[in-house]
Amino acid sequence: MDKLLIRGGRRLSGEVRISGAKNAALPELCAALLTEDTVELSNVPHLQDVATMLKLIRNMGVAVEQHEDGRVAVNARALSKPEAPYELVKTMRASVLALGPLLARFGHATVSLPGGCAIGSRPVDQHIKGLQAMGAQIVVEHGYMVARLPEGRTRLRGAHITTDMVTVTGTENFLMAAALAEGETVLENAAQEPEIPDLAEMLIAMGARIHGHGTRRIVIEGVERLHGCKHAVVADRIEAGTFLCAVAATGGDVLLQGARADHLDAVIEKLRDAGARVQAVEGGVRVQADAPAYEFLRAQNFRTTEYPGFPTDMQAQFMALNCISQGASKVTETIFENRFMHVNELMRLGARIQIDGKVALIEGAPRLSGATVMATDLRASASLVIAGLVADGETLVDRVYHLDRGYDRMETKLRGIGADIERVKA
Ligand SMILES: CC(=O)N[C@H]1[C@@H](OP(=O)(O)OP(=O)(O)OC[C@H]2O[C@@H](n3ccc(=O)[nH]c3=O)[C@H](O)[C@@H]2O)O[C@H](CO)[C@@H](O)[C@@H]1O
Ligand SMILES: C=C(OP(=O)(O)O)C(=O)O
Repeated sequence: MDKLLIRGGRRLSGEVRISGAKNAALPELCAALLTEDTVELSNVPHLQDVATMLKLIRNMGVAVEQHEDGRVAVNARALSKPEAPYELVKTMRASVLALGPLLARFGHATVSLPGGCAIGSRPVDQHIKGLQAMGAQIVVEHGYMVARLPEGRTRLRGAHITTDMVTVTGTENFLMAAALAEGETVLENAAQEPEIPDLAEMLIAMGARIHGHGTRRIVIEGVERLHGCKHAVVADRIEAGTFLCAVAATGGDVLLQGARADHLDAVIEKLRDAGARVQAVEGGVRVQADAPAYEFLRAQNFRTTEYPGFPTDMQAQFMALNCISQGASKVTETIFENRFMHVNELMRLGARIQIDGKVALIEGAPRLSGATVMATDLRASASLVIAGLVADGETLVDRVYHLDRGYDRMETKLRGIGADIERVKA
């Protein structure tokens, strides 16, 4: 199992290119299943979840060509097995995104319930309810969602779907299913995360009729057939936010090429309130911090909520920053019930944190000291890397396969801006 060895205390400076978003690339690879034509995505990040998704769709009989420069061509004409087996999906929540497109195009699909995850129970009841409202018959048996259309029907039908909570992949599944359904679908309480309009734009380029994406109410007029398209995956706002926190933590001056400041308003506002300088500039976002966080940043209270609120996927990284900023802070996690797994590990580095239910109370420490720590999930890993970059001495982050699920060559990018970090092969 690979580990990351970090020697803390280096200032970060220079330029780093932000990759395409994991959480856009994954649904967009599934959207390519909706047509027999070739779909060409560009700016697809190199990361484990993308590799898993490509393996999954190849296993269905889909032709995939992946290029080193981030282009991926997908042709699902010969898709013969509309199935997502447990062995291939157990590490990846996004596998549930295969359900909507497969059902819409083939009228049946068998998709494993996604594997267990450290951040919460993550049920898929809303996905099932929404697709049932569109006419699908779905049973859950032996760990699989087995979905089919009733005898005599060849297409899903449009429906009015109001989810009990805002769900990102739920909204994406409904968008894709509704694109090929008969009649109009209205999604109320839809997610507004930037990955949703990015997927909708791709579907529109494939011939879908969609309005209101990026708002809480999306209307989709189903069409009989979708065609191929070319689409560039939107920049990863969470990768960008992670680098912003890393630079604010160590001090430095870094240009994040390709990053979208307009997708990071809530995070940038907190960083500015803390005392870092963050500006949207031509071609990206620039972050400047004159000294390491413990010398001048003020810790910030925040509460995770749906977009455009503070993203849960940035909670762990910003908490790491709070741990070495001045003063006390309160972090409230409202999206996932078990997303504080990084706390114990941050404490091994000297962070002072108390958990009370959904709330973490943090007392800023003037120094962290390097230690061996264990990554427990994707963003927890990133928070440990940020802490390691400022800690005294050596930090060894174990189980970095969690990090590799969702970050594109993170240690190479960090080394490029001056961090002392290397991958240690076990
Ligand atoms: C691949 C992907 O895009 N992953 C993102 C997506 O996950 P994902 O789409 O899985 O997260 P959701 O937005 O669906 O989850 C929001 C909340 O709703 C609950 N829920 C969701 C669906 C459902 O059927 N029933 C139910 O109870 C979840 O347990 C959670 O408490 O959005 C999350 C919230 O921004 C991010 O942390 C993930 O990075
Ligand atoms: C929780 C995350 O991803 P996933 O939904 O793929 O587990 C994440 O990206 O932080």
